Amino acid sequence: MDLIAANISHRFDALEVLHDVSFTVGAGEVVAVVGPSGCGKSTLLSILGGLLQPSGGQAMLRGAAPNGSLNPVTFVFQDFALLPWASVAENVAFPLLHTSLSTPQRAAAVDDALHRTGLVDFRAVYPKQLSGGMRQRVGIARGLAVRPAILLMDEPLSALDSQTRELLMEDFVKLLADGTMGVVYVTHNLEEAVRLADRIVVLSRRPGRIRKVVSVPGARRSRGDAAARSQLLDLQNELWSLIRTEAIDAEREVQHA
Ligand SMILES: Nc1ncnc2c1ncn2[C@@H]1O[C@H](COP(=O)(O)OP(=O)(O)OP(=O)(O)O)[C@@H](O)[C@H]1O
Repeated sequence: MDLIAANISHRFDALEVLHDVSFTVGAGEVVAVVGPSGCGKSTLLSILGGLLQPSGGQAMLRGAAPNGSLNPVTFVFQDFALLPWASVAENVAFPLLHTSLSTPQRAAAVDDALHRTGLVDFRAVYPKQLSGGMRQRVGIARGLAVRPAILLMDEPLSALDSQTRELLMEDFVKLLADGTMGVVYVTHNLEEAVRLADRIVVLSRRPGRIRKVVSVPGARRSRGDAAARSQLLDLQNELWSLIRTEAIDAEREVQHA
């Protein structure tokens, strides 16, 4: 199943936030969205997920959802958004509660998501007993439990320290290896973008418009290798030079707001 952003524009009253943004995410593709603060990245994700109706253009799905998909488009949030009173397994089961799944089917879907995220041994644990990295694994497991065709990720690693981020990036690479799920990955972090994405959509300062779409070379699984890292660093620097001036302007604007 493909997700298509078709000429999406949006304004909040007089504030124009997005202008004519178009791209497609195919099955198994990861598209990162980067750009200066306030350029409309989260707004775009809300539109792609159907939470917000755009002022212009539309978000569309094309093709059939994968077998057993209960929610073709699913979010993973920066702050994990876990239920503190529920165990890991109950958190992962939560989006399955009001579906047509029988109890055994639900248990199997939870088990599968826990396996894929390395959480089997933590199923009875509560979020407050977990590190930030493990909490975000629960957030991802909950997203996977509904078998999405498209995962929308809003700064999923930004609340984590750099070592944990590195480990979760490695986990993502493994998760994405089966090549069926498309991902839109919003991030401020250009290192994450070049490590994980097939393509990077660079937005301008608000109103966000597409400045450039960059293809990332090399297989995702080998991008952590020393040789690939230096090549990716060049790309990261190229991206940074593209957004640096606008990022500084956006930062000043935020401080004066
Ligand atoms: N519900 C809303 N009503 C009015 N203005 C909004 C609303 N949501 C976002 N905005 C404004 O729209 C602009 C874009 O916000 P958005 O959160 O999409 O940007 P962003 O690129 O994700 O920002 P950041 O990089 O800082 O997370 C900002 O100026 C924000 O203040």
